[in-house]
Amino acid sequence: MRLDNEVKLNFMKEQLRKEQALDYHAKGRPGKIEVIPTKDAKTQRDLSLAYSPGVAEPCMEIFRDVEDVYKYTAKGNLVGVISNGTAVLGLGNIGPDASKPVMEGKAVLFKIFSDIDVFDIEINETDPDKFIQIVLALEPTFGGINLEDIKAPECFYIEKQLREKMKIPVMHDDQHGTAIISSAALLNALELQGKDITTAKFVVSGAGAAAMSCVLLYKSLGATAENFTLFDKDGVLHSLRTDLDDDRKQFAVSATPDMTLASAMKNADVFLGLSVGNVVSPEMIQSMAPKPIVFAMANPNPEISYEAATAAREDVIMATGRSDYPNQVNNVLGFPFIFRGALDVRATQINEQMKLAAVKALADLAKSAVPDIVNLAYNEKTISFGKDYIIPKPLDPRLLSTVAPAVARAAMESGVAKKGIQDWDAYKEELDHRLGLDNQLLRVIGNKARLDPKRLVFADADNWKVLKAAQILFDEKVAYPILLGEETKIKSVAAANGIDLDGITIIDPRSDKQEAKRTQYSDLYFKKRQRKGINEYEAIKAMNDRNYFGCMMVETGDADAMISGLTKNYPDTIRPALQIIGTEDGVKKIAGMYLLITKKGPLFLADTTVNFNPTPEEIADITNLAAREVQNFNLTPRIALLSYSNFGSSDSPEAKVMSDARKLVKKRYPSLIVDGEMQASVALNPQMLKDSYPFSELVNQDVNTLIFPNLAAGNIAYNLLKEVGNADAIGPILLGLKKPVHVLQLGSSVRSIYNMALVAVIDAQMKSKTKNAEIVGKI
Ligand SMILES: NC(=O)C1=CN([C@@H]2O[C@H](COP(=O)(O)OP(=O)(O)OC[C@H]3O[C@@H](n4cnc5c(N)ncnc54)[C@H](OP(=O)(O)O)[C@@H]3O)[C@@H](O)[C@H]2O)C=CC1
Ligand SMILES: CC(=O)C(=O)O
Ligand SMILES: [Mg+2]
Repeated sequence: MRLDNEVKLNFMKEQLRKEQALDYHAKGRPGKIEVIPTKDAKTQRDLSLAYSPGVAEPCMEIFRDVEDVYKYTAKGNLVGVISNGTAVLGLGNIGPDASKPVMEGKAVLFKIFSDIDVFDIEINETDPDKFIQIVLALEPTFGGINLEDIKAPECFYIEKQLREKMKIPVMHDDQHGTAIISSAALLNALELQGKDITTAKFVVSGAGAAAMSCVLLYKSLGATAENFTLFDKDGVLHSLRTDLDDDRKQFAVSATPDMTLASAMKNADVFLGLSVGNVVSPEMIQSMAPKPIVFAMANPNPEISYEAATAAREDVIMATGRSDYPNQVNNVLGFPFIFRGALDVRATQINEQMKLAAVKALADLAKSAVPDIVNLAYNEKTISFGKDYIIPKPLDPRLLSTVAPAVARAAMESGVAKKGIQDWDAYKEELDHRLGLDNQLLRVIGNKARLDPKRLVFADADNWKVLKAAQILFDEKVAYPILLGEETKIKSVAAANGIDLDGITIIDPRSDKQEAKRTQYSDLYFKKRQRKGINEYEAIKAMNDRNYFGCMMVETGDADAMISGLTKNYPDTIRPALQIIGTEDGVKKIAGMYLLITKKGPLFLADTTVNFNPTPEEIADITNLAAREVQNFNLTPRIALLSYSNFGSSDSPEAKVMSDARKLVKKRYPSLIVDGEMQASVALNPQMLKDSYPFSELVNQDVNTLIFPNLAAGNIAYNLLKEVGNADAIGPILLGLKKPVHVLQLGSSVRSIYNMALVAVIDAQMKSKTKNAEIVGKI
């Protein structure tokens, strides 16, 4: 019976994940990518420049000198991700149409990790020569070609032909990307285990695209062909087999025809899996030499699971291709950065020197101190070089500014670069800039929350969007949601929307079960408000209201933060928070702030929510509250006090409020980077600020915090940015309350509820010292 339930539960979770993956791809504009113009194309004049007649000029320049195609078109930053769908991940030959989500996914990774644009090209052709002809004809379009998920042995021939015939870099990622990453991981693992690559004994499951490229690169790093034993579907590769090409033959010399994987594994130093899931047993791992290295890299299921391998041996260094275990050896660590370096020096190919430079850069990076942003992104306190960290993490922002320059330099030194880089520091800076902070910030917020999940009360829990957000928060282990409302109603809303609430606490404040709590809370509420117009009866009645009950939970420590407001108006939701929780010591008035994730990076806007016409003193308070919250996101606040004038250009009372506020802020909080009054365009246009107001302390600082002179301006600005600028908005984040209570906008989406919850958890982390263990115990 119990087993049945477990099976059912796992099945439901599986279904959920499947639905989520399908929803993710289908919602809004179907798929994952779109084309965005990089030039203004608004006026008639713009159009006649972008297209006819203006476009004829660059056409003729390129006709005269073909290299000018890099000057006048997107070619130099455009990679073709090309597949025929014959070996898609570990899914096999599912064809070009079904491979498109993977190729679009690769395009997304290129863009977010290295700012390279991609056209994904799925070709309905399995004949290698015809496939080659099609790709060759695409050369004018692309700056580079990333071949993907094409099956062996055709992939070897296809790549070789294309590399020889094309004058742009071509790389079959499943071969060389995998070889580069696993080589870096291997060198570090050998070092940690005290083994020598020249004498190490290797056993390899798989002799396809990825495996063959790996073993060839290991050989060029010093490994000996005789020390390898390889297996494919037909068993061990031995010298009597007649189906082997030259590359495979050189690794077949030492094996006998009857050798099994189990017998080969005895006393082996390294196991490399690039075949299929679950072909290795714990006994095989136990039979390996002391301090073995196991890279089980088949996707999505490795040759042996991380748990099974590490349970079999304590002295093993274990890696998989998956992101949910330590040591993810996956080609995502390579292709974005290798192509970035190759494109930036206009390399004509990706040669051995460039690959080896990437291996060295990756291996070295794993040994250098890990910045906090990486610890946060992976929900770890301190990541450092060792058996669980042999290779950098994909979200490490240093990958781009480390691997790409190494590859570019190797291209120049090996004579395949058509363009040089002279100023390497400037190049690294440009690379850092390409990354931007926007996506990273959301990842940081998510992972910071995950470090120490908090109990989060949702007051409007009979709403499907709230329930969906709660379920995701719980699944992703970023919060322990507590749902307030009538249990049967919440459960029926959940069931009607396919939401799994298993493990999530539901509390009905009006139920008999909560009578003792209601009494405790109403006594406390009465004590707090008896001289402020609340009688005992009203205090008892208030606890039937979910907002009052929820605030009391936070106030008494029964919860860490509350989120409310989806269906209520603003004052109704803020009132209980102010009456029960109150403001922080020294804070006279609360304020509201929005975080907008814009194309230029994150922007914090305050006050958007509470104070209609603040005085200079109040603006100074709002500035201080906003600055503290920005620091909570691990960012340095760089603050502009906004108005319609610049540094005294108007002496109107409104402008003066902001310049007076600046004087107060500088006096009270001298270390804050803040200036004003200034117009928004000056604050957000660094060149304009530098040219016209070189004295400002915001020159050469990327402004990330905007303080508004009044509520109307702040509220209108954030709504415009959200609606017209397509910025993701998180908020309003209430500033100045003693404990975290946040209020949702009417009609908030699941995504904005989720984001708001992350902010609430981070707020609670800062404001409470409660330990996780106590939290779980209390629920
Ligand atoms: N972590 C990473 O970064 C990467 C992981 N991979 C994963 O590696 C695997 C192989 O990919 P790829 O090389 O592109 O595919 P290929 O189709 O080119 O190669 C697969 C190889 O595995 C062999 N094989 C299949 N079943 C078995 C078995 N039961 N025992 C031993 N060998 C077997 C095949 O044998 P035969 O030659 O006889 O058909 C073939 O040699 C996939 O799971 C893929 O997801 C791939 C690239 C990168
Ligand atoms: C990671 C990858 O490219 C693959 O599994 O095919
Ligand atoms: Mg692949």
